[in-house]
Amino acid sequence: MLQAAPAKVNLFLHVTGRRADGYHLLDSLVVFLAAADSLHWAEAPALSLSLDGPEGGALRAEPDNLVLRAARLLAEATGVSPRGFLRLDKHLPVASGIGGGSADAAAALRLLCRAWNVAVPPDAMAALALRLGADVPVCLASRPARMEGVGELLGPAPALPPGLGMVLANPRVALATPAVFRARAGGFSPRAALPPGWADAAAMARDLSACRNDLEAPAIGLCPAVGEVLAALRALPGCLLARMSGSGATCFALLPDAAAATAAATLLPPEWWRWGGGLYETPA
Ligand SMILES: C[C@](O)(CO)[C@H](O)COP(=O)(O)OP(=O)(O)OC[C@H]1O[C@@H](n2ccc(N)nc2=O)[C@H](O)[C@@H]1O
Ligand SMILES: Nc1ncnc2c1ncn2[C@@H]1O[C@H](COP(=O)(O)OP(=O)(O)OP(=O)(O)O)[C@@H](O)[C@H]1O
Repeated sequence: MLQAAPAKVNLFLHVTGRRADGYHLLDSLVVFLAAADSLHWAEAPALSLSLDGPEGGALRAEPDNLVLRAARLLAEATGVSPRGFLRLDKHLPVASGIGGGSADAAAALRLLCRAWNVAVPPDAMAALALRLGADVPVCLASRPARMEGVGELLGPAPALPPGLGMVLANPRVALATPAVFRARAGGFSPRAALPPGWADAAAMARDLSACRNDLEAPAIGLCPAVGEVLAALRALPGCLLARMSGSGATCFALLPDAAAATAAATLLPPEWWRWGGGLYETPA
């Protein structure tokens, strides 16, 4: 059994406030890309996880993996004993602002519901997801969404133009999300005004340029290479908009089509993690 765990990109990220517990209130437009980890499950009496893929090495030293935390939480919530051999094929860089860990945790929840033949009502599932991380609820459906609250309030995204292309680039510096939020200075941004949809990528880029990622400046302060990545993305042929995703350090460029994005990614420095393609096609 297999479940894809697609990367998320925050097309903009406004920090609109702060809760009493220190978590920040956000307004963000989130999309998912064909760039993905994949999680595999096979029958086995005990629960285990093996790590594979080009980015798996970074996680081997970690005492706990979000996939196993998700499995234990689901087992506890449904009263089953956790079982199965899980293999995580890791392609997304760790701690990079494209929610790889969150996508893996969401994929584990979905895959194990099938594998263990358990059903969790959507509201309870969303609450389980939020316990694993603020980005996990939006990753459960892996479809474009307007994300608010600390990440738990999900609404429809404006209708997106077909065939969008996206280039991702990461300078191979891990950025810890709490450190980036802590480094943020200044006040809060308003909720963005968005239209019901965009007819083409240029109109979408024009409206998105009026928004921002409020974590971009603090991330550049902690990791100046983010500034270099943004400059390189802006110089790509066909780039309509370049911005950092999440808490960084991965940045994206929006292009009118996926083929142009795939070609443009090859122009970036080979020592960076880079990817070009289209949006994730959510299965019906
Ligand atoms: C920045 C984003 O990537 C935007 O999509 C997410 O909000 C981060 O989501 P995540 O990585 O799943 O975050 P979590 O693992 O829940 O939180 C990590 C840390 O980030 C900070 N955090 C996270 C989410 C949020 N709305 N406010 C915060 O202040 C908190 O310090 C928290 O301890
Ligand atoms: N399967 C996993 N994949 C990635 N990170 C994991 C995983 N399991 C545990 N982690 C831990 O979670 C941390 C955050 O990982 P993740 O890749 O989701 O960060 P991120 O890309 O900054 O996410 P976000 O955009 O949601 O802030 C990592 O630093 C790592 O310590």
